[in-house]
Amino acid sequence: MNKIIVGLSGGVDSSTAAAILHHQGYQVEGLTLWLMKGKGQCCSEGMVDAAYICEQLDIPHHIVDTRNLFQANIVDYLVTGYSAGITPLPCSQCNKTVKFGPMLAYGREKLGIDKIATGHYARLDYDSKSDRYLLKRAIDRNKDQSYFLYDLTQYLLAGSVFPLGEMVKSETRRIAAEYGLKTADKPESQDLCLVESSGSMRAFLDKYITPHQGEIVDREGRVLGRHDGVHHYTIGQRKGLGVSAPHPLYVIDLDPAMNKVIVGDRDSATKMESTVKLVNWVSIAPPSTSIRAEVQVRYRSLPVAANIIPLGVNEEKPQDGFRVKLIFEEAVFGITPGQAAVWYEGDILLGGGIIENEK
Ligand SMILES: Nc1ncnc2c1ncn2[C@@H]1O[C@H](COP(=O)(O)OP(=O)(O)OP(=O)(O)O)[C@@H](O)[C@H]1O
Repeated sequence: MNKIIVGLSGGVDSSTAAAILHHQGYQVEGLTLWLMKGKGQCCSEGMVDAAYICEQLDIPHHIVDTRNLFQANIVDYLVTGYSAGITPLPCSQCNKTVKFGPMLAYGREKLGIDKIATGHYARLDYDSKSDRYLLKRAIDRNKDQSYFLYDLTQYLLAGSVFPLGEMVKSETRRIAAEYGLKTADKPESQDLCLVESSGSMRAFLDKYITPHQGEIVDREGRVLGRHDGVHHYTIGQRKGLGVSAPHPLYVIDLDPAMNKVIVGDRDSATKMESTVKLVNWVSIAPPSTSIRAEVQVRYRSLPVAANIIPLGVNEEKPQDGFRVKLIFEEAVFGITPGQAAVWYEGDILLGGGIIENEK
């Protein structure tokens, strides 16, 4: 019988993924990563619900303590990034280095199982011509999580299954209720598990970074107000600036060295170009000439057509990996260093990387 591990967070999606595979005849084993202390789904609360689901399905449950790995790869990564005035994206980093990589390794080495399933909303195909796994958007565009999976390697995709990719969320809940799963009515988790654990991103960051008050200035250096710590702000932010002006003001730059938040009008928070580092080519091999695709610069932003010019690896800065230049066909608002730019052709995710800080 086919054996498979399901990554169980204690939420409705992964519970339903496990139940579907179990009822399809797979020999399912649940695996929960203990990610951090505190309140929320990555913490002990999630483990208890995950254990309950394994009891309901009568399947084994493994819990792996990955708190140190999560601290090093996610918490420290966030704190270093925010301290440097960028807005890192933790979820794609977490998927690659904390979840898929270690779960697959645990399955292969400890359990002799070489497939993992998760409750992510995304689809996967294998293209025999190119011998590549193609990552695709989920059918449910509102739940699509392919953006957060752009950094998975072909090796990791080869070992992954996404049973919910063809379903809309209401179907997931219906199936969960049909199977009588305890998590069927569990509320949606927040986009960021860290936020859930501390109450807010601000509260989470303040545990690690001492807030220093400073000036909010315009591009000409005129002082318009005061901020309560550069790490509380992100590029494109409008709300919470506490500055009154005749027209709306947005954060257009962060200068942690000078302890300044720089603001401007909406136009000055838009760009026609950007560079991206640490690119992972997913569904296609790295191109040698430019390609045209639809680029998303944030999880919820609308895709914008762009030319993607491969820059390759700079031998003087190999740590930046493969780089590309994006030339957008229209001005894009709120391009934020540290977030991912992910490009698609139709539903197919071609590749993605981290938006550079071009200062
Ligand atoms: N702590 C964990 N241990 C194992 N797998 C996890 C863990 N957290 C998340 N996952 C897996 O990653 C998937 C996506 O996680 P995400 O945090 O985005 O939750 P979600 O979309 O709200 O799903 P769920 O309803 O299952 O919590 C989950 O469905 C699950 O399969």
